[in-house]
Amino acid sequence: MEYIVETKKLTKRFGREYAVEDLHLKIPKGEIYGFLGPNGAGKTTTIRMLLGLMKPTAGSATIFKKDVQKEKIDVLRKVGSLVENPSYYPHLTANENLEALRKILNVPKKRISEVLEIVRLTEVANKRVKGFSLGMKQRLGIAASLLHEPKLLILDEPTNGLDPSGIIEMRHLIKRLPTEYQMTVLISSHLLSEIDQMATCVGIISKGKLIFQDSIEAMRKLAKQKIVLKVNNHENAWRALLAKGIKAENNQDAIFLHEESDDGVAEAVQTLVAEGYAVYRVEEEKRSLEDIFLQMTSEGNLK
Ligand SMILES: Nc1ncnc2c1ncn2[C@@H]1O[C@H](COP(=O)(O)OP(=O)(O)OP(=O)(O)O)[C@@H](O)[C@H]1O
Repeated sequence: MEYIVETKKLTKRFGREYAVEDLHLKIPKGEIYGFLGPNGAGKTTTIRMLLGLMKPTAGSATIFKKDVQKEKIDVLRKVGSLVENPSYYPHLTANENLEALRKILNVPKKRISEVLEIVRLTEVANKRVKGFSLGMKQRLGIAASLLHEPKLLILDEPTNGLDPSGIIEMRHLIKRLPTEYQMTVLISSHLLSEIDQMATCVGIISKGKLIFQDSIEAMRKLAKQKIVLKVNNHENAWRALLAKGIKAENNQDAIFLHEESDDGVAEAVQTLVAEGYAVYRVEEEKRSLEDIFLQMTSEGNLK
């Protein structure tokens, strides 16, 4: 697997407080990496270190196999970012704003129409930015960050403050970047639903520590169902199951089966009935992704 971004023990301390601690991020090529965590978890601090805007207290970050601290200019040449609300000349048009930047970056003129097309702002290219919605301004910010054809785009909470239609447009735009433009995207958010709809990989940060990092499918698998048995005398009933080699957990007022197949559940119920226990209920309990996220971020680990 080729990693576009890799950090090793990346740490940032403010005074005695660790904002980011021992972070090992791995962002594979061509993925949309959702960097998820509650407010104050350390997302912006991490992103600022990745962009060379802040020096780590310890550890290192490499992007395109280059150390961000040591080869900052080289690294940033291939990275686009939207970290704070982008700034514009409101009385100028989208085109004119991009033209001002294009001259600084020294990229060909035709790139302006290309980036406007990518973010779907071609039709309003000659309108003044002061009349734009927040969503349009954000997309113009992305257009500006794409001018120099970066292969990695880093977005810090790009949907903050957008209305639902702005969020949907942003999501469509981001999802197209890897497939149509061979880019890798890092996007931070405190909203699980947003990451769930957009990302292909997830890193969850809580209190400065990375507590989960895997594919979105792996995260969804955690939300798998559980079979709950309600029986009389459940302590003894649980022991009866264990004695027959059926794996189960004894909870406060129920038994949780580890086996979820139809045959496995039938075997457990048959065993209990044969041993004289009354089976009151057999239920399926599904933990939502939201439950899992809350549990992970409140306890700092995964149960
Ligand atoms: N310049 C700074 N000086 C002191 N403490 C800071 C500084 N920047 C960030 N922090 C602290 O570091 C922690 C992580 O902040 P950070 O902004 O990285 O979190 P975040 O996950 O991006 O949150 P948010 O979604 O609210 O932006 C917070 O406790 C914050 O108060």
